[in-house]
Amino acid sequence: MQAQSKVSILGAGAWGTAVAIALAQRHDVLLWARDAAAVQDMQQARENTHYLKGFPFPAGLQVTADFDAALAHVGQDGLLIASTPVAGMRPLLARLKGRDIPNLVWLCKGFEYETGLLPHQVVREVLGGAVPAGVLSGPSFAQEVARGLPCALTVAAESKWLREMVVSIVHGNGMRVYSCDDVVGVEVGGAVKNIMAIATGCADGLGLGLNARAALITRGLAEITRLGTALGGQASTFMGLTGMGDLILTCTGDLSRNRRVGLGLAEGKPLEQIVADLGHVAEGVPCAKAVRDLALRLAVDMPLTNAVAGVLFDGVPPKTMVAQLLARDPRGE
Ligand SMILES: NC(=O)c1ccc[n+]([C@@H]2O[C@H](COP(=O)([O-])OP(=O)(O)OC[C@H]3O[C@@H](n4cnc5c(N)ncnc54)[C@H](O)[C@@H]3O)[C@@H](O)[C@H]2O)c1
Ligand SMILES: O=P(O)(O)OC[C@H](O)CO
Repeated sequence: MQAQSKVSILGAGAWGTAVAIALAQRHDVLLWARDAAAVQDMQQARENTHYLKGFPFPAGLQVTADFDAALAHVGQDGLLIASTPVAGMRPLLARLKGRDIPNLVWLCKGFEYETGLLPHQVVREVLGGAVPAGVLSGPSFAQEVARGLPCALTVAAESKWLREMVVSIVHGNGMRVYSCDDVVGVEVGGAVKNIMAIATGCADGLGLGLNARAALITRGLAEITRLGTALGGQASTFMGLTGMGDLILTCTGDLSRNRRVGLGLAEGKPLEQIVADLGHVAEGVPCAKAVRDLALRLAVDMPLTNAVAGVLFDGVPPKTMVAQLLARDPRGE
């Protein structure tokens, strides 16, 4: 029988809420949200009606708007999980700076829009390198995790102690947690698959067929691996859960917000309207801009990312984007 631990989850969007629901079956979980009115609503309704409607909170899950209480809850032995989008990491970390933090794991997938940094680089910039810190990622739709369906994730951290701690707390009840030390590889896979999901949604929305979908996913993986290895990630990581696994899920699963952005673009909807209709973050959008800039600086060839960024930011019609991709010169695989 697994020992019960104290876990605080910082950020009550769809994913933070789903992880809180899953972990609260076995642990004492406190979910923190910055919006006091949303917290009051969750406390009364015993569900997150805004971001994850229809999934009642188990008894082991409490909600708070008190940041100090969330930190005190984990003490020195519990686990602190940051579950904001990438854009929320820096402000969240600023609140953690100077505090006594025993450990930190984050769930976000992307590059920071303004700086092109990966989340672990933002963590290091704000908190320094002394806090045991790592990323938990992999193919995981919030709704399925909240329903208790099986999933497999990977925790990546330099600290073996932290990896083992995360596995000891999160692994179990249908949730398998693997571990590795390739933080860069895990973060790049999780970030860039969102761009490929926009591309695949676009292709599917245009009715380009299953052959085109398979081609996009495979060439997308090649592109992710090129960027990831240029940044110091290990090629084998991109064949694992946080690379190929999450790429397949997000490109093909209609629960994906990023895929739905692509489907909306293929319908000719304006990006602003698509994002507003989602009501959730679609990390592939800011990430496409950050990755296009980064790849240009590093001279890494990323035709699919460039094509997606062209549609998102330069007004290139999706059909023109496809024609441009198909017109590229042949090359060795
Ligand atoms: N939803 C999923 O299925 C899923 C699965 C795995 C990973 N992720 C990743 O997790 C991250 C969060 O996704 P989500 O689905 O929860 O997004 P969401 O759009 O459902 O919710 C975002 C939440 O973050 C909060 N937030 C934003 N900035 C904040 C800040 N500075 N401080 C505190 N809270 C802040 C918002 O108030 C909101 O509650 C993303 O990077 C996403 O890629 C999501
Ligand atoms: O809904 P998306 O596109 O943000 O994807 C959610 C998760 O990252 C899938 O693993």
